[in-house]
Amino acid sequence: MKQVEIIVLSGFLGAGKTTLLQRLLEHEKEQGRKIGVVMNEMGNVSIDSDAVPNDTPLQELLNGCVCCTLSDKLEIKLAGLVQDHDLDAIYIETTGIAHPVDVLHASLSPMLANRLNIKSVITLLDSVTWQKRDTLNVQMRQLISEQVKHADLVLLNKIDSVSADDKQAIEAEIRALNPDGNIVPTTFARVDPTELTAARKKVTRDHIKLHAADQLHIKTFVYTFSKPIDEEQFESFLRDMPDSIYRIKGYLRFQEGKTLLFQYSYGMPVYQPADLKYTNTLVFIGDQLDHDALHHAMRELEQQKQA
Ligand SMILES: Nc1nc2c(ncn2[C@@H]2O[C@H](COP(=O)(O)OP(=O)(O)OP(=O)(O)O)[C@@H](O)[C@H]2O)c(=O)[nH]1
Repeated sequence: MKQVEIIVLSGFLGAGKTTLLQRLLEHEKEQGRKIGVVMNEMGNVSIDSDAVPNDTPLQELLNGCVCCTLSDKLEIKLAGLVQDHDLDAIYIETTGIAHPVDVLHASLSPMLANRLNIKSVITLLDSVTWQKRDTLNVQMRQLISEQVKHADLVLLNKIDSVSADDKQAIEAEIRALNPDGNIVPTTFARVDPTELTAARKKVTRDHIKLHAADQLHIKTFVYTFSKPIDEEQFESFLRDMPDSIYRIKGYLRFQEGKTLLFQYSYGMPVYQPADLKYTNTLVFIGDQLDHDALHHAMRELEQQKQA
């Protein structure tokens, strides 16, 4: 089944996300690729939607952030785009306050997980905001650092507004936060799109070869159980799993019990009764996920004798 690429455009308020999106959409059109866009804005009026050409399927999420209040709506918008259009990729332009891991968590519906291919997280960093980050409150400072840390590609934007020495210093700071990501200094997000595509292709190739091992920062892993599992053994897996697993969500069934919606975030597992008997698929999101180890752990859960 054809998979649709997901590219997340992250970055603080005014960093240049829409400017980049416009460039990327032009390039994708030249390449003959069919693209959908999800735009999320905190306000109740869409300001940036004019940036998206009329022939590009667009879904807007207004009045909240997909990382929190609108998280369940993102899945629905993505499902609509995937089902109604034969797309090659979907760009998600997040609000400035979104954490990339939360956005991926909200994107990955267990039912859509096999149709979506998380391609990359691109973070736009406003060089001036970065320089003045000490004037922001602690949470915002931390958020900008997290947006940088989890990016596959950081566009160090607005370098026209800083000196050459400052640019070098900022690059070194970014590199320290994100040693494996690509860092590209830009003005008006002017990046050679083929460079982005080339970077993405490299990611894809290694992604396959290494079983998604070391290229993409935030990785996902999807597993579908063929039968119910044991609750205690699952809880024991959760207790022992590595900290690099940030989020899990999906559907589960314990022994002969009913199907449950399971969500794990910030170290907290939450189970809720599911309204339907969904396929028991779990989606994991984390850094440097070891696919083989996870696959093995899930197989063990499936094969263990039920109490
Ligand atoms: N000087 C300068 N201005 C820039 C650059 N890139 C973007 N801008 C301007 O910065 C402003 C914000 O750019 P956007 O692309 O709308 O940023 P955004 O991240 O989408 O903004 P929000 O959606 O409000 O979070 C616009 O006025 C851009 O023209 C740059 O490299 N240098």
